[in-house]
Amino acid sequence: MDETAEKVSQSFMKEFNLPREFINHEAITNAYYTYEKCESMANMIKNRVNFEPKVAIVCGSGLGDIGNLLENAVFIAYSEIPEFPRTTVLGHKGNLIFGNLSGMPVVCMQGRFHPFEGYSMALCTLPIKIFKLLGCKVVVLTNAAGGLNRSLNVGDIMLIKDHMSLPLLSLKNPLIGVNDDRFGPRFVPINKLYSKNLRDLFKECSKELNIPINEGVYGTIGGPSYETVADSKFCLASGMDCVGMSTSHEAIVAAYCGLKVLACSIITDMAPIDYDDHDPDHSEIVKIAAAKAKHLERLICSFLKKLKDNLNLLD
Ligand SMILES: O=P(O)(O)O[C@@H]1C[C@H](O)[C@@H](CO)O1
Ligand code: HPA
Repeated sequence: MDETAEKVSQSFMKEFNLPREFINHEAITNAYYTYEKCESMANMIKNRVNFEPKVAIVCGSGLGDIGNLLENAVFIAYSEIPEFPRTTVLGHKGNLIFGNLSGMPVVCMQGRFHPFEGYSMALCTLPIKIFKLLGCKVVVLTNAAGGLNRSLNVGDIMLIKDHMSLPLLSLKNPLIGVNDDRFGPRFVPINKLYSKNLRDLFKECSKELNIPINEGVYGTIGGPSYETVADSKFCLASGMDCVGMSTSHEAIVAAYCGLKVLACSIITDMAPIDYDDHDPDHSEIVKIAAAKAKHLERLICSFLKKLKDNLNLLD
């Protein structure tokens, strides 16, 4: 168990006098990061930046340069925020960046947290709750993913219309635990998770900029190992178009908190469906994502500009 999770478990067990094995890891995290604690984290950030972001952008592996596009940027390192997790993965820097992008006030998460780093799903999604408390209305989630559907190619951008998360189907949901209605409701419908209005806006940007995009289903696996050939075949047959190790749980917590979600994958490699297929390699994945990020950046900038002119879509 990582150090943060250990601290969290101990405080929970002490308060409720329960043995560790009785408690779900998600429930422990949610009990520790109370609404009040999240509010005080958000207040600390507000005091530092004095800026109200409307959109939060989460940068996937190799996609952190999106954060460098912000005007009048103010950086806060994750290490400066008490009880905020730390990034441990190559291609994830560890800064919140506040500033304007295409005239829209945004906060950019330059580096995300993944369950395979040892963090609970609830801890991985803590930043989404903080974004809500900072005043955000929309989250834009980005990631690097392996293509399963052979009509996708390395370098393609895939707009996520739905997801399938293997960890979330088996009691690894970040919303497990005592619910605080101030964040959101106990039961959350997620059949319209990836906003159709926002996807339509993004598709308009794709047409106008002449940057082709695909639309499909993102699959989440736990990682950090990639897929076996049998895993890939199973995922493809189940309806996933690409596969990664993030995003789905962040989207669910965003919906729970009442935020609208837009999400995109960059296809950085093809997940192996044959024993002769190329091995996925994280440093190559980061390089390819960074090399292909320019198109995604242009699309996001154009999307934010349109969103600014269509604020009714946020209602
Ligand atoms: O943060 P994302 O989802 O972009 O990172 C992907 C998934 C794994 O963390 C890693 C695998 O190479 O990249
Ligand atoms: N599999 C899982 N996660 C990934 C991949 C992949 O092929 N590429 C980038 N993230």
